[in-house]
Parts: sequence; C-alpha cells; structure tokens
Amino acid sequence: MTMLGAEAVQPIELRGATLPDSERVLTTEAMTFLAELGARFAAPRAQLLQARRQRQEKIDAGALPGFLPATESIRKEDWQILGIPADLQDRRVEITGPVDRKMVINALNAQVRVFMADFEDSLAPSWEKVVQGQANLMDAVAGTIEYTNPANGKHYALDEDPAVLICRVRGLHLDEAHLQQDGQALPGALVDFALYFLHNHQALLSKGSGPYFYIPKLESHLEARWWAEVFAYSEERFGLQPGTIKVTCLIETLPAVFEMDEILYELRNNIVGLNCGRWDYIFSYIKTLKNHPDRVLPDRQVVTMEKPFLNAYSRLLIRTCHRRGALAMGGMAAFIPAKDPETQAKVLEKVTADKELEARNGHDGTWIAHPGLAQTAMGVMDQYIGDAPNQLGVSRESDAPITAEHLLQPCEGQATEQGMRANIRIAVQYIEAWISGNGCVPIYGLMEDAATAEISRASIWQWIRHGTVLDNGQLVTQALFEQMLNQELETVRQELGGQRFDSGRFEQAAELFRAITCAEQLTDFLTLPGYEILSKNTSNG
Ligand SMILES: CC(=O)SCCNC(=O)CCNC(=O)[C@H](O)C(C)(C)COP(=O)(O)OP(=O)(O)OC[C@H]1O[C@@H](n2cnc3c(N)ncnc32)[C@H](O)[C@@H]1OP(=O)(O)O
Ligand SMILES: O=CC(=O)O
Ligand SMILES: [Mg+2]
Repeated sequence: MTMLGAEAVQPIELRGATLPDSERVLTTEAMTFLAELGARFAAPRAQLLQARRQRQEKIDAGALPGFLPATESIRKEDWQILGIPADLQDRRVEITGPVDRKMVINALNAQVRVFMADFEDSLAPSWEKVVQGQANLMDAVAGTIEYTNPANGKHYALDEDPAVLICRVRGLHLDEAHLQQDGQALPGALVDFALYFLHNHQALLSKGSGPYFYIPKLESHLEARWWAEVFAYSEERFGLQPGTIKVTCLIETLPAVFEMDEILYELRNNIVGLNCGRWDYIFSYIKTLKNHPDRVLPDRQVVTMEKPFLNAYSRLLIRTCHRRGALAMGGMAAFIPAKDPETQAKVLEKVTADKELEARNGHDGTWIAHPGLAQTAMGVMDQYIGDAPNQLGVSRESDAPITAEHLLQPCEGQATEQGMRANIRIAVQYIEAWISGNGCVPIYGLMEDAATAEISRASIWQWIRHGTVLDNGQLVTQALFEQMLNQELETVRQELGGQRFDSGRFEQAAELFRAITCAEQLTDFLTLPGYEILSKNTSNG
C-alpha cells in the first residue's frame, strides 16, 4: 500500500500476462502512479459515465440537446487559452495510426507535421497491444525505435526530423481489465495517459517538445474538468509547470458540440485545440437521437461533410476555437490509396475535395489515414495556409450565428438496400478484425476503424427501430436484417475465399453483430461487448 497525502492507496493488481516489454513499461514507479491516479480519479469517472446515462434518458424521452443556460457567461465573455507551444503551431497535416511498431516508424517518417499515435479508434486494445504500444512509443521518443519485417527482411528506422508525436488515449467508457484496483478495472484512458506521460515527459521536454495528448469522445465540460484535474495532479506530482501537458480534444459527440467553449475553458491551461472527429460525431448523432424518428440518418455513404448539419459543426468549431486562440483541426477522409491508377485518381480527387472544404472553412490542419495521401493533403493545406503556420486569423465572426437547430437538423438522403447490405458487410468484417486484435482495416477501399464501423451497425439498429422503408420498398425489420446478414456473410466468404473465412472469427463476429443489432436498447459502444471477446481471443489477454 502507498500513501496519497494522508490516504492509503490500494495497489494495482496485475491481471495480464507478463510480456517481453512488461518490465520496462510496468515499472514500480508506473504502478505507483497508476495507483495514485486510480485512487483519485476512477470514482469520479464512474460518476461522469452515470451523468452521460442520465442526460441520455432525457433525450430518449424527447428532449433535444442544446447550449447550457448555466454556462452562458463562459460562452459570452472574452478569454483565451494559455498558449500553443512552438512545435504545435503548424499542424497542417497529421497522420494517424495504431501503435504497431512498423506503423509508428512509417508514420513518424511520413511527410506530415504530426503523428497521432492511437490507442483509440484504430486499436483493438488487447493487453499485448497496449503494453507493446507503450514500449514502441518509448523507443520512438528516445529515437531508438527500429524494426525488421520477418516476412521480407525490410528494415525500418527513424529518419531525421520525424513528425511531432501526440498520443491519443482510450475514451472514458473503456476499462483496462488487466490492471485492477480494489477489484475494479482501471479506466483505459488513465492507463494510456499515465504510462505515456510517466515514461516520456522528461525526454520530450528535453528535446523541446512535450507530453502531448489527444482526448477522444468527450461528452461534456465536466469530463474536460476531470481531465484538467488529472493533468494538474500529474504536473504537480512530477514538478512540472502548470500547463506543461498539452491536449487537443476531439469534438466527436453530439452533446460536446454544445459545450465547446466550456471544454476549452475548463482545460484552458492545457488545451491547444479541438478536432472535428467526424466519424464518431455521425455515430453520436445516431446514438444520441436514436429515439427521434425525424432524425434517422440515410445511407452512410451520403452523410458527407457537405451536409448542412456537419458543415455547421465544422464552422462552429473553427469559430469557437479561433476566438479563444486555439487550433481548429479537421478530420479524416476515410479514403486510402488504391493500386489501379483509375481508382487512385478518384481517391485523390475525393481527398482533395474533402481537404479543400476543410481548408476553405478555416481549419488549421487535417488528418490522413495513410502516408500515400500526405502529398495531396499537404498540397491543399499549403494552398490555403501558405507561409503562415495556421489559419488562426480566420475568425468567422461575421458568419450568421450557428444555432442548435443548425447542428441538429435532419440529414437528407435515402436509405437503400445497397447501403444496408454494405453496412452489414463492413460491420461484420470490421467486428471480425477487432475481436481478433486488429482495430483498423482496409475494407472496399476505405479505412475502417471503430468509429466508422459504429455508424454502419448503429444505422441498421436505427432503421429497424423506426421501421425505415428502403428505396426498393422493403421495410427494415429484424427478420430482414437476419436474412441479409446470412446472405452477406456468404458474399464475404466468396470475396475473401473459404480458407480465410473459415480460419477467421466470422461466426463469433456475426453473433455479436446480431446481438447488438437486434437488442431492444442500442449498445453504447460495440467495443464494450467486443472487449470481453477480444480479451478471451487474444492469447495474452
Ligand atoms: C475515425 C478515426 O478515428 S480516424 C483515426 C484512426 N484511424 C487510423 O488511424 C487509420 C490508420 N490507417 C491504417 O491503419 C492503414 O492505413 C490501413 C489499415 C487502413 C491500411 O493499411 P495497409 O493495408 O497496410 O495499407 P498499405 O498496404 O497500402 O500500406 C503501405 C505502407 O504504408 C504503411 N501505412 C499505411 N497506413 C499507415 C499509417 N496510418 N501510418 C503509418 N504507416 C502506414 C503500411 O504500414 C505499409 O508500410 P510498408 O510498405 O513499409 O509495409
Ligand atoms: O476520431 C475521429 C473520428 O472521426 O471519429
Ligand atoms: Mg473517433
């Protein structure tokens, strides 16, 4: 037992297997810091999750989310965030990717400004990946990371002048089952934060950078306050100046879009920007408004950033950030490079159009999923940002006000049989990959991760719930879904080949997909039931 002020702190119980990197990642100091953070912040995190449920109950009963009357003064008054460090001023193109060793090296060497190393949407957080991912980032920060691909002998090492590193931690809803305190799993978010911060802050600061984080899936400014307290505690604990930790928050839930000023305010010492996490945002629109029959979304393919409700979100985020001196980051076009030149030309055209829309709106940077898109994205952002580091000068103050109605407006478009079948094939293949330990996969030429797959599966639940009629006149029911699922599993088998299909976990994936799609209540995150299966499936779980 260690002491936290006058309190005794329960130690952390390690439930995960010992791995090659365990010794240097899960040091005594790390376990002590985790115990301190768990003792202080695990119970308040449980209360925040409870508050999410309470708010959702009201929305389920007919209320709509909106700006909070109690925090109007924060929205009205003039104040600014503390500041942005030199190496975060210019973030015009950021690459994202899971914390696999080879990809970390490739991403840091990509022709981009920032690499967001992801423990979230693109990572299936098996114990092995969590521990190895931290070790990979320790080596990346030390500059010693290397990898040789056993399949072809190709060797990887860091080039000179790698991208700036930002670590994205898990969302507040996910537990880390392999680290327990008092019989309770630690929040995954605290584990990812604590390990990356503890092991790397000194090395990062000594080379003129710092402990930088992306925080995903926030739903309220009270959650931002919780993070501000975690940061303040950690800075004081390690003798750092307040505001040393720098953070960018994803605004990727519908409730959070109404609290952007408040989130910036709560985190004003630490925050440098907000990001339009469009895929989770679309998922959250479905989830939050799931009981509202007038706000059912059409086919995923037509819900693009040009749709008025998404364009309003992007523009309000830019205006809010720039007024406070914070960066307004854009999001991810899910396209990835194609092998055949004709498709590749179309991919580049679509990526260019997407990035142009963001840059024209005034975003300070954008995301890419693959190094092969760096040049295209950089070309567009350079055109708009030029020699300046960012577009903080674009205020959007003269725009007409963006209201709750704009942010909540229904999205036009059809629900089609083709769209439903595509959603089924994508969701089942993604779930199969995730429960097998792979959180990001190319499917039909697009990057699919936890956020994009959530849209596919939640859409079908919503269409069943509201009796949506497809373009072919069919009523969406559970029976129709089950019939299509069986047919589409056969299509996937043909596409992938019997050997891959039979040696995979498609039965298990279909079972989970069926359960969450036919459930009376929409499952909050597919990764919650998925995590239990993942832990059993992965040998070190
Ligand atoms: C909604 C959101 O949250 S978006 C953020 C989360 N999502 C992501 O981060 C997506 C990250 N992207 C990826 O994981 C990958 O691009 C995938 C899985 C979609 C496709 O990967 P692959 O099938 O390996 O693509 P491909 O074969 O074309 O890769 C070519 C090379 O680029 C590398 N590469 C591809 N994407 C990335 C990336 N994001 N970061 C670093 N390297 C990458 C591959 O490792 C490969 O390297 P190699 O030639 O040295 O072997
Ligand atoms: O995290 C990003 C998103 O689009 O979701
Ligand atoms: Mg997301």
